[in-house]
Amino acid sequence: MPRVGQVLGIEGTAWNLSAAVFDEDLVSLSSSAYSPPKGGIHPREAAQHHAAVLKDVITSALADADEIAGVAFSQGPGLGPCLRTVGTAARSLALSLGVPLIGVNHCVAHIEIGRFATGFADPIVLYASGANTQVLGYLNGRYRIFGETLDIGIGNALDKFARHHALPHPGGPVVEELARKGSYIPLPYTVKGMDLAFSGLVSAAKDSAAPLPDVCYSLQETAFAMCVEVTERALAHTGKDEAILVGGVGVNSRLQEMLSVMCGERGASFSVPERKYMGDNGAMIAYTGRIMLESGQTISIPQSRVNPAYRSDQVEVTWRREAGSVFDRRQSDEMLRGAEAEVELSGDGARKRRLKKGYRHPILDSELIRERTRAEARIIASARRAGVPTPVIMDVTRDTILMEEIRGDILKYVLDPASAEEVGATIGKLHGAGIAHGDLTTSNMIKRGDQIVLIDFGLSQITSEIEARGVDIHVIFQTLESTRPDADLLKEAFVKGYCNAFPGAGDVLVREHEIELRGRYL
Ligand SMILES: C[C@@H](O)[C@H](NC(=O)OP(=O)(O)OC[C@H]1O[C@@H](n2cnc3c(N)ncnc32)[C@H](O)[C@@H]1O)C(=O)O
Ligand SMILES: [Fe+2]
Repeated sequence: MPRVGQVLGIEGTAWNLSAAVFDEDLVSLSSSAYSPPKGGIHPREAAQHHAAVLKDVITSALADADEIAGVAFSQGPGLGPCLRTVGTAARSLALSLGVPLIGVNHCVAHIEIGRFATGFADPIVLYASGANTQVLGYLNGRYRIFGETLDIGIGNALDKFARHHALPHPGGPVVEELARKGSYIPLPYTVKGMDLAFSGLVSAAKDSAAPLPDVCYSLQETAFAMCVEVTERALAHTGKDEAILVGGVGVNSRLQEMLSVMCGERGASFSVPERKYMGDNGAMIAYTGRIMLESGQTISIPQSRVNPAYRSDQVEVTWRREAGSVFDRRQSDEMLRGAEAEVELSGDGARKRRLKKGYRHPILDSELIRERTRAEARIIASARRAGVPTPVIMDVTRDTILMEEIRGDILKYVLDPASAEEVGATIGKLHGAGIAHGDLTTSNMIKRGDQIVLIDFGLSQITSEIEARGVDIHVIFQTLESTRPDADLLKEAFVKGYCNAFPGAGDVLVREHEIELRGRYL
């Protein structure tokens, strides 16, 4: 491949106006941070700051450069006024230098500089920043989002909490400092399947009457444990064995420690980029711009409009050609050790035990294990009462459910249209009873005679949300599509059974289609 030469990258999505030049390695990096006089970041004031320092920052980045072969800029996501200021500068620079323009997705740039700086080729990425919190992994030309925040980014959560206590912005580093002298108090922990939510946690932390260091400590313990849990699920789900941490919150040493313990416990490798590459910086834009330029990913002026809502999974990753490793759990029987629990088949039944996690505070760990074991046993029992075949629960202790061992064939080996229709009817009954399974693959179903028995309710929830049901259907469709040439026939049979058993089926199928278009679940 011909050498593309040096690329100038400009970042300015929010708090930092930063420019860098990248060749095979970093040539120069120059930044000017905007710090709000009081309160949080004000988009227009931040944009004015960026406009005021642009010339100096870029001049200083270009001082050590040779000939520039392309100009890259953060095209989104970010604050509208900030993005527009940087976009205008990048366009005029590219035109005056007579070189191509490269529109970089800011989130993808966090990931790419992370891969560059750690040398990890195909990691699961925890991207924890002000506005975003996502767990991603590469598959077939895109960074797939396995889980993400459903409300605010973790950095904004910390910043809001700090602002409530009149602490300076950004709040993340201040909370980290105060947390060093704190001890644990319980706060709400919210993981929904693979997704996270922080606003309930922040409200409870704000309202807490406990000493400030204790609240800071516990806010971190809770929020970070949520992120690490989803990261571990993504590792277990994909079979990838490397993880990295990127984004501004990633400099937090407690978060780094927790991820490192989690990876250690499951035999995965963990690495964090140097600090200068973690928070928003021009180097990540210059580096990503350069590999995009290498693969011919440039844009014309009309295509260069900024996009404040640009998602990481919208980007076609043309610079990575490989398929990306995803361990096909459907082809393997080794999944008995999942992210959360271990299942042992002893003569007297199946014993599912939730494992202690060294990364979480012992009180939180023990509370989650107890609560989830209880909830799972309860959901299995209520599914059974609704006429859904599930294992009989024989005993429940603090961390273990002893249940009937289902003897039959794992559905993936014996699936035909008749059993697909029966699966539809079974899931229809489950959804009708207000339960979403959360992990509906054909490995989690056993065919016993004419019955389909559902197992592994570890991610299930009692819910009347259409979304959770739609995800269930989507997961089963995806399983069929990726493993069966006769997927269409099987889906049709499934839908027939599902519609016969569940009056709300129509709405759920419409939602499933929307979810498919979003392309975010495997
Ligand atoms: C779209 C873009 O503008 C945005 N960028 C962004 O949020 O800036 P970033 O530099 O990646 O992260 C800033 C966040 O990082 C937090 N932060 C910085 N140092 C921290 C620390 N030691 N502990 C916890 N959080 C920290 C700050 O409080 C702030 O919320 C994003 O990537 O979402
Ligand atoms: Fe960022």
